Amino acid sequence: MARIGIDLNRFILEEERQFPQATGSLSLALMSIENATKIISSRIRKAGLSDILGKIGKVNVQGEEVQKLDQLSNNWLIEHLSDSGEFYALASEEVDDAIFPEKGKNGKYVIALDPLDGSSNIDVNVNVGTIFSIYRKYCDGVENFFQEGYKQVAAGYVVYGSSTMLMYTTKNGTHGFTLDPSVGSYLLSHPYLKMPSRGKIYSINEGYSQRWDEPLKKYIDNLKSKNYSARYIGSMVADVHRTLLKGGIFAYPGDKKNPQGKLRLLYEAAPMSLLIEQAGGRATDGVNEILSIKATSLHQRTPVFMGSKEDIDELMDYMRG
Ligand SMILES: O=P(O)(O)OC[C@H]1O[C@](O)(COP(=O)(O)O)[C@@H](O)[C@@H]1O
Ligand SMILES: [Mg+2]
Ligand SMILES: [Mg+2]
Repeated sequence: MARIGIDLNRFILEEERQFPQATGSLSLALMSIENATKIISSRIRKAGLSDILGKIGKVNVQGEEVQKLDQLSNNWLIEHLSDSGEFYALASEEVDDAIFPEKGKNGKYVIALDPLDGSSNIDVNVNVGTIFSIYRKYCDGVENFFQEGYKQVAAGYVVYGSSTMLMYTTKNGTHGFTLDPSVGSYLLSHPYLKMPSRGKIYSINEGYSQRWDEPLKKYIDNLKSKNYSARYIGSMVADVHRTLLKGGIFAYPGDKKNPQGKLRLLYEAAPMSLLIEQAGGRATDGVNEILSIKATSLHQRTPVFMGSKEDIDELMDYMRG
């Protein structure tokens, strides 16, 4: 077991030594992500003092108003990842099409990004995050992004909260690192995270409950009858982070108005599902395991139910009717 407090880069290098076939020199790729997220973290912590809150007056490919920090985070990540030379292609929530960096021609990986997750919470100082998903390049063009989620070589997120934490997996467990601003490094704080097999918290936006399908309504009522607590932050990264650590279920379902829900498969559902499964949990779209789904477009959405295995198993019993 790696020593608590070990630096993220040391951890990745030791992991590559132990599982060379699994990672294959991901270290440089991850360092570029790490550096970009340190910039985002430092800017977010004093956002109220600089002119980076609010909207830029543009609507992105999702049809959502873009916040200044969405755009800035996107720019910092694209700049660092393109410059690393490790990525043949990048996909971002904030960019319509894939990006093929000049320096990435020999890159071994492609990466899908949610540069800033939880945009509605930026201006009110509530936790937001960055999510990333990495696949090995196997062909030319955008097709590299259309692989099943279980083929990810690495996935992770950074949650900018009371502390800045980076959660990460290369399918050798889910590990948590806490940024120590005094040394400017992410240090191992949660090695080999294992979720409780069942929780006592459910996390879903009940404001849309009138639009839910009947089985879901019955399932949530069942949780209430068992005195589960309701917790909904409205940033997927923060809600999933709490679910990883405390167990229970996070859900963003499809409904009568939006059958595919709101969250995107490539850079939200798939990376989070890998982290959850590597911590012993389960992730489904209500019918199939999320990691078995093969994307066909960069920004496609999917219903999301993820969390403790026994909670999701019980949900699936309700969904099957
Ligand atoms: O406000 P709603 O409809 O509950 O949606 C909240 C969800 O929307 C999101 O903010 C969408 O992500 P972005 O902020 O990256 O667009 C998720 O983080 C969150 O889980
Ligand atoms: Mg998001
Ligand atoms: Mg986002």
